[in-house]
Amino acid sequence: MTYDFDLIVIGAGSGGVRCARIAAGHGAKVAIIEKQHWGGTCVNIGCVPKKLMMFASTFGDLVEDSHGYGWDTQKGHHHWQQLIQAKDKEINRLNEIYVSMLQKAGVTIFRGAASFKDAHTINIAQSVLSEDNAQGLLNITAKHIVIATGSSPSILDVEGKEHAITSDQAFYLKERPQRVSIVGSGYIGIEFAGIFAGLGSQVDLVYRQPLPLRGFDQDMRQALHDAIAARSGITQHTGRSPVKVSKDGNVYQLHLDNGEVIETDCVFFATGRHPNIEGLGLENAQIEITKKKQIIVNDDFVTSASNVYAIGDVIDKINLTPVAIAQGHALADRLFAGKVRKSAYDATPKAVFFYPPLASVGLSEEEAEQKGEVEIYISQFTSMKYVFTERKIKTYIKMIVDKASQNVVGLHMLGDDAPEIMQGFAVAIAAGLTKSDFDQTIGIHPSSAEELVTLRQVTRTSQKS
Ligand SMILES: Cc1cc2nc3c(=O)[nH]c(=O)nc-3n(C[C@H](O)[C@H](O)[C@H](O)COP(=O)(O)OP(=O)(O)OC[C@H]3O[C@@H](n4cnc5c(N)ncnc54)[C@H](O)[C@@H]3O)c2cc1C
Ligand SMILES: NC(=O)c1ccc[n+]([C@@H]2O[C@H](COP(=O)([O-])OP(=O)(O)OC[C@H]3O[C@@H](n4cnc5c(N)ncnc54)[C@H](O)[C@@H]3O)[C@@H](O)[C@H]2O)c1
Repeated sequence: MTYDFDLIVIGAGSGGVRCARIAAGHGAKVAIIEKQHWGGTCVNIGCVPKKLMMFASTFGDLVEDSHGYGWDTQKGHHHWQQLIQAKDKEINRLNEIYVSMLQKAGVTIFRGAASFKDAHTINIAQSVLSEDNAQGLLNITAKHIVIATGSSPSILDVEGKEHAITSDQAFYLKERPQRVSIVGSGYIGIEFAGIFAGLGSQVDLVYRQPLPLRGFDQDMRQALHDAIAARSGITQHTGRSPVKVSKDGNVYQLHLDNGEVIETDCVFFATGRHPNIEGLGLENAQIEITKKKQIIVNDDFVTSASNVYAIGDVIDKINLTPVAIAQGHALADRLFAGKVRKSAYDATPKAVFFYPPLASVGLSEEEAEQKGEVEIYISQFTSMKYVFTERKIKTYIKMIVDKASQNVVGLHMLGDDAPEIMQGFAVAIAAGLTKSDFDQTIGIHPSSAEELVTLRQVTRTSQKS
């Protein structure tokens, strides 16, 4: 059987682009199909614009911090439209880079929505074919097909839900709302609460749990809760869920399950995401999904159809860009170079870009104590930068050590530069280093990070009884 391509990749996001480029580099004939943005969620409506907006949100407080150091700077007014225009320009630049990167790698690109006709045939709906592909094909075939279609925001099914926005729209608001009610305290809820508050909005953060960031280490959740409480402009409504959204002119009301009504200029649902499988025609290729609509794959990302693979958010395992990239790379290496590329998924570092940011690698105390007795080291301090400033940002560091082996199994930090610091320490966790390896490491002084190699006193030991 001959096919048009060796590999078709559906979705030009983090995972799909890496898979296509690496496969083409190994000599495969590759096509990629994208229906919306080149670069996918991360580049267009995710990590990149979010981080740019997060940077924007920090300057006002830094201006005030500078007073303690002798500057007579004024905070002034933030121009939202200027920020959004600058952000859009950068995203457009990145979009073009993605297209040219794919073309330079020899990948054939198609614009349109892809769906399965059968396990080897993809239909491209309303495709606007690129210059390097003028044949006008609507059906293309391949030996191997990768689904890398990502995920979309989930909207709570409450009355008036049509009045709410999600992160997809938050990046394109014409004006910054003076008051924003954010529902959900996962990554997106926390990050956007920080962004809007930093730019001057009053934020109501509504979440079901007593503490934010479900799934993270309990002490770190408490530390983050306290950091949010200490940050001006954010009111936390814990243990609450919305039951209704209503609108009166330009003003919205968010109705909570305790009868409280929050009046606001914008209701923002940050309540999780779901895999993009709608319209893919998975049934035409006998591709199985779970009840939560995650595509089922084995450890090699093979679906229930043996020539079809799925990577990234659509399999809903660890929904982060570097993970999707690692999966795409490993798959391309395996299929077209016969190579095994390993990744330490258990030691995937995670960061939540609040101010101060939180970053973690390895196990939480609650996960680690299920496996055996653990020694916990905790250090809390106000870093030197805030000696002369009015706001006193606390740093919270936590190390979890398996008592028997002395392996450092979890490392967590809330504080300035935590993501940058934790990226380096992730190597140590992935390598399975012990507490004494950390102790032998010389610190950088003066820094907050040196604290991670100078933790001496066990704060407590713990084990699941
Ligand atoms: C607001 C926000 C902030 C984030 N911040 C971070 C962060 O700081 N760090 C981090 O690591 N991760 C972050 N993430 C998560 C990260 O963006 C995702 O994990 C990552 O983009 C997943 O990559 P992917 O390749 O699986 O899918 P995506 O990047 O979503 O790409 C999928 C692509 O497939 C296309 N597609 C879908 N269906 C079809 C079809 N039928 N035909 C053709 N094309 C199709 C889509 O248009 C999309 O371009 C963030 C996400 C959001 C929403
Ligand atoms: N910095 C980063 O790496 C980063 C940033 C943003 C997003 N992401 C990725 O994108 C994913 C999606 O982010 P997210 O913040 O939307 O999801 P999330 O899963 O992190 O958080 C969802 C929030 O919505 C709440 N929620 C869910 N259902 C609800 C309901 N019925 N009623 C009330 N509350 C409800 C949850 O309790 C939680 O607080 C993340 O899990 C992460 O993988 C990563």
